[in-house]
This record gives sequence, structure tokens and C-alpha cells, in this order.
Amino acid sequence: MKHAVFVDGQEGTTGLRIHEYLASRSDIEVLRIDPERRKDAAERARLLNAADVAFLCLPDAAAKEAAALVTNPRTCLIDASTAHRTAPGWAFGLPELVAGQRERLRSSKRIANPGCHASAFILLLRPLVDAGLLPAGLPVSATSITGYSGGGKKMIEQYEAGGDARLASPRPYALGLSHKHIPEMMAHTGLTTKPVFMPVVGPFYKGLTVSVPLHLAHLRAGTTAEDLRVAYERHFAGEPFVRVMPLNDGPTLDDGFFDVQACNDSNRLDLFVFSQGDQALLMARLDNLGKGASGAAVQCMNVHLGVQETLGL
Ligand SMILES: NC(=O)C1=CN([C@@H]2O[C@H](COP(=O)(O)OP(=O)(O)OC[C@H]3O[C@@H](n4cnc5c(N)ncnc54)[C@H](OP(=O)(O)O)[C@@H]3O)[C@@H](O)[C@H]2O)C=CC1
Ligand SMILES: CC(=O)N[C@@H](CCC(=O)OP(=O)(O)O)C(=O)O
Repeated sequence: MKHAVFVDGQEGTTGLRIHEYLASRSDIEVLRIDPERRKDAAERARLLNAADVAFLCLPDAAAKEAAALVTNPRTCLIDASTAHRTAPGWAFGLPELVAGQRERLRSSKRIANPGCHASAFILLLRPLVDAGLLPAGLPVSATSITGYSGGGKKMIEQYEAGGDARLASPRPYALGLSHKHIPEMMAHTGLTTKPVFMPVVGPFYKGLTVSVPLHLAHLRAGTTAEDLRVAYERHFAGEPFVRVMPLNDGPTLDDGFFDVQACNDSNRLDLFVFSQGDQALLMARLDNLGKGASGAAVQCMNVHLGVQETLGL
């Protein structure tokens, strides 16, 4: 029997990408809403309650509204928005977070997927905190470079309209130092000091890299950069979508530049440790519409349904 799947927000950036992933699946029956009625609460409620899995690819307020429309105990919601990422009763949609996370995603009917910056940040920091290498109280800072599709339909239109010279260069933002991903970054790493986080959006469609600079002297006494890499190897052993790169990855150093777009069109996450002397630079790369959003949402659906997670999703 096929699993019935509905995407609330089917015309948006993440919703369209999820439909692309589902198009090749013979085990899924996609329920579609009449585009004219896509904001009609009664019609959305009918489809949400008819679905075995419903993806919420909506702004936060509409995602909360959708969750309140569900009365069918069999419907599993997978929310791509920020609305429920630290909410009680919602499992965090990051299967690689800790041992046992997949079991939580299998049994929960409410899954909140991480933000794109947060996915990269959390998977860089959580293994080091759990291994006791990075003290939970350490003040860390992070930068993220992202493509403009992370800003959804409005930002895509703005970039693709042309004519605004300011968009030709990278644009740092969230300069109020309270980006909306910070609560989930803290909640799911265990960090107790609010990180300084500055994202930068650039003139390319998709691809994202979070960088965290560290002084090794601030970590557990005697920690080396290789210890950090080994902690990643251990934490992510057997994970199908995570690649831990060699220390000071040769091809990247030889090239002299880091390719932010190298995970595009995949659900992959690449982790790097660069180091010289007492300094280290941690970097995590993903496709903001892949492991940063739609790919991750489909991965969570597969985990929930007990379907094999393959690279092609
Ligand atoms: N883009 C990305 O890389 C990522 C996005 N996310 C999150 O995923 C969610 C969706 O993002 P994204 O797809 O980029 O956003 P978009 O703006 O591209 O799409 C959102 C869609 O939701 C529709 N919508 C708005 N209000 C309602 C409503 N009341 N009922 C039904 N449909 C509604 C919009 O309709 P209309 O077509 O009329 O505008 C639009 O089609 C957001 O919460 C975002 O923060 C998470 C991770 C990464
Ligand atoms: C370029 C850009 O604007 N990116 C978005 C993040 C996209 C994302 O992860 O989405 P949600 O957390 O909203 O679900 C931002 O920084 O707000």
C-alpha cells in the first residue's frame, strides 16, 4: 500500500523541491491541493488529515495553524519552519544528532526539522560537546555563507529580478545578533553561552557553509585538531549522508578556496577541520535546500516510515 503524502505550501521553494524528490517514488501517493485553494483552511485540513505524512513548508504562523488543524492521530507532521524546533512534544528532525534520534523520529507524529544554518552548526558542535572536548559554556562564534534560495520565494525574486547592484556582493545580515536559529542552535548542542552568529547571503542560488573558529587552548586540556576530527569520525560512523574530510583537506588547501556549492543537489553534509598551531577552523557544508531543508525533510519521512535512507533519497 502506498503512503499518502501532502505538502502544505506546495508552491513554495522547499515544497517544490520536496515534490521533485517524491516524483520518483513508487511507494508514495502525493495528495495535491487545488492551487486556487492553497490557503483555504478547510481544504488544507481535509488533506492534512488524509495524509500519512504531511510536510509543512510554510511561514511560522501558517505552520502553527496547520498543526492545529490536524485531528487524525495517524498523520505525521514534518515541519520545515522555525515554529516548533524547540517546542515540547516535537522530535528534532536531525537523525544524526545523537544515538537514539532515529527511534524518536520513528515513534513521533510531530517532527520539527532544523533550520539550514542550524543543521550545519549543530552537527559541527554537538559531537565535540558530547565527547567532552568543547566545554558547553565556551563562548563560540560562527559565520554562515548561504545562497539566496534560503530566503524563499521573495528573496529569489529579488535576486533574479536584477537591477539592484547591492545584491552583486555578499551581504552580512542578522546584525542584531539574534538570528532566529540561535535558540535551536543552543538547545540541540547543549551550549550554554549564546553564540555570536553572523550569516552572509551571496549572489548564488544554493549552497551553505558554516565556519566556527577555535583556539585549541580553550578546549579540554591537550586537545589536538586531530582529536576533533576523530570525534566526528566516531559520532558519524555509518551515517549515509555525512562525510568527515581528512584534517587540513589537501585538495581544498591546494585549490586555495573553499567550494560552498560542492554539496548541491545532494543530501550530503561535509565536515572539515583545518588547523595550524594552536588554531582550528571547523567547517560544515550542505545544500540549504538539500540537507538544510527539503532533503532532510524527506530523509525524516523515510526514517519515520522505516524506509531505507539512500543517497538519492
Ligand atoms: N528556503 C530554505 O532554504 C529553507 C526554508 N525553511 C523554512 O521552510 C518554510 C518554507 O520556506 P520556503 O519554501 O523557502 O518559503 P516560500 O516563501 O518559498 O514558500 C512558502 C509557501 O507557503 C505559502 N503560504 C503562505 N501562507 C500560507 C497559508 N496560510 N496557507 C497555505 N500556504 C501558505 C506561500 O504561498 P504564496 O505562493 O502565495 O506565497 C508559499 O507558496 C519556512 O518556514 C522557511 O523558513 C527551512 C530551511 C531552509
Ligand atoms: C538566506 C536566508 O535568509 N536564509 C534564512 C534561513 C533559511 C532557513 O533555514 O529557514 P528557516 O529557519 O526559516 O526555516 C535566514 O537566515 O533567515
